Amino acid sequence: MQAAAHPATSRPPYRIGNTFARGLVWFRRDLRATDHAALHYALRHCAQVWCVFVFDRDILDPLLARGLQSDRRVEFIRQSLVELAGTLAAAGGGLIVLHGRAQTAIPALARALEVEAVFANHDYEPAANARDQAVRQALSAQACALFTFKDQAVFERDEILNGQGKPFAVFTPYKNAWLRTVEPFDLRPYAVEPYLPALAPVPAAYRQPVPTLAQLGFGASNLAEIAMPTGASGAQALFAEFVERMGDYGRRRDYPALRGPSYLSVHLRFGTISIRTLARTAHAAVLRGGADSAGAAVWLSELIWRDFYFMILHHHPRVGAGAAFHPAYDAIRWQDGDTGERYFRAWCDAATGYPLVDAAMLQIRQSGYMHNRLRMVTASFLVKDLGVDWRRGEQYFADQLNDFDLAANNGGWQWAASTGCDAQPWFRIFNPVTQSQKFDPQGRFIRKYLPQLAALPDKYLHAPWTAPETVLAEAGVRLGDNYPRPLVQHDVARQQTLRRYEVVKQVVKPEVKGAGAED
Ligand SMILES: Cc1cc2nc3c(=O)[nH]c(=O)nc-3n(C[C@H](O)[C@H](O)[C@H](O)COP(=O)(O)OP(=O)(O)OC[C@H]3O[C@@H](n4cnc5c(N)ncnc54)[C@H](O)[C@@H]3O)c2cc1C
Repeated sequence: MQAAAHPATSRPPYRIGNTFARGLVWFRRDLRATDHAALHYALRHCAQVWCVFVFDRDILDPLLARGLQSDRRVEFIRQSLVELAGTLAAAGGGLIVLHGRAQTAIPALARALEVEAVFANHDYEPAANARDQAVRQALSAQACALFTFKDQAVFERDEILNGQGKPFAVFTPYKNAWLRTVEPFDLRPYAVEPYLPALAPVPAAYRQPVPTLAQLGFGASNLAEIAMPTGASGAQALFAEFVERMGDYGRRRDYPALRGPSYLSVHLRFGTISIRTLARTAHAAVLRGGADSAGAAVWLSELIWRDFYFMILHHHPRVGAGAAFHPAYDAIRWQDGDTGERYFRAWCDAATGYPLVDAAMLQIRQSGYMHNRLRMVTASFLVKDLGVDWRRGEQYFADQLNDFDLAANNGGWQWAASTGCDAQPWFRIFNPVTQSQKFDPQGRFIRKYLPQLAALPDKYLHAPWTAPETVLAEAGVRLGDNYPRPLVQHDVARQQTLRRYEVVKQVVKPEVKGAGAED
């Protein structure tokens, strides 16, 4: 049997050869029960369907081994699973939640439930692919199939190629090809509701509540305190609120003190909302024209960046293992030894003496979120002002970000370090003071995170060391005491960076694109 295609498309449908008596949907980065490719196909092709999520010890145990006591992401997942389990139960099924190694837990469960097929959605991270490969092999040894589907991207893998049939390495032509290719079919939801009668209740042996954080070995994080909405309902609420201001996205998105972006990244990361829902809404607003269309087009572009980086990781998995996209950049000698260590610690500890950088580093530590403009500024500062290896920053973000995603995080860091595909040219170096003046002109963001600087006049807030002693004293700012002096001088650091990157001069010639440019 062939899975029925969505109508009106030039693309071939997925083919599933059979119908099955029993199937299992394995949830991973797709914690919702609507518009879900794997769930859709399982419900259509199996008489009875169970659903499972595994808290994977291969992921969680290393976090615990590193001494982590709480993790907002584990708590976010847990709360989202409680909601998903409730939704599935209300529809006549339920969610089996296991705590073990997915590689062995999924084949064992499939055997115990005597399912003939497991259904899951594609992942693009090398470790996840290795896991899926191991599960596929184990399942096939017990005569069970593993079907996987595109779900978390609009276009994946080889779906968007350049004129030579090769993967793009530059974003704008990729985006243009993406926009030329997209059809209503690509953005259509995978219907789940009409097929829900195939959901089977959780067998008694597995009927347990979602494990508590303590059972998983974690303590509570500050998720409740920062009031982060979780689950599919949280994602829907955030999206509904964003749609009202999507038209302003292009104008507001660069100012961290404004509510400009959607804050949906953690929901996209864990799939509590479907990418098709978001892209369809933005695309429709663009096609409609009118007041919202410019903002919607900019936002759609950001969603396309997400597909772009998934595609890059898929075709170049070595970038996820620490390699520069352009190998020539691996010749750069980074600031190491005691100085490198001291610089890196000061950056992590929000003690660089550059207020915008420090405020951003406090934002990520306190909330697990960092505004996109600030990700660019802090990453650039670590690499191009402090000369520290971008991989150290990438790892720090991976530990801190709620929305940590290997493809986007690696792409962002390689962009900032100029080592990546379509990256910032190496000779363009953000000035942390002018970035601050431009994107936080009244210092509202800085004052929120650095109250000890709040009384400084705007004129000096972005570079407190330039303020006269009397102004500092009046504002209660004691440099070197309640706020650090600048760790490095930007102008000096800039010159060092230009020298450090000389090893790659042959790759990108500054005279061609404007040497020593500063933003
Ligand atoms: C150094 C660095 C590290 C980053 N690490 C991550 C990460 O680990 N996870 C992550 O999701 N994004 C990452 N980004 C991209 C971007 O900063 C975040 O996606 C964005 O800030 C999330 O906020 P939002 O949901 O409000 O975004 P919006 O501005 O509302 O954008 C909507 C969605 O588009 C996607 N998106 C936006 N910008 C990008 C981008 N440059 N690359 C890929 N996808 C994008 C995200 O899914 C985002 O949720 C990183 C960027 C940089 C410069």
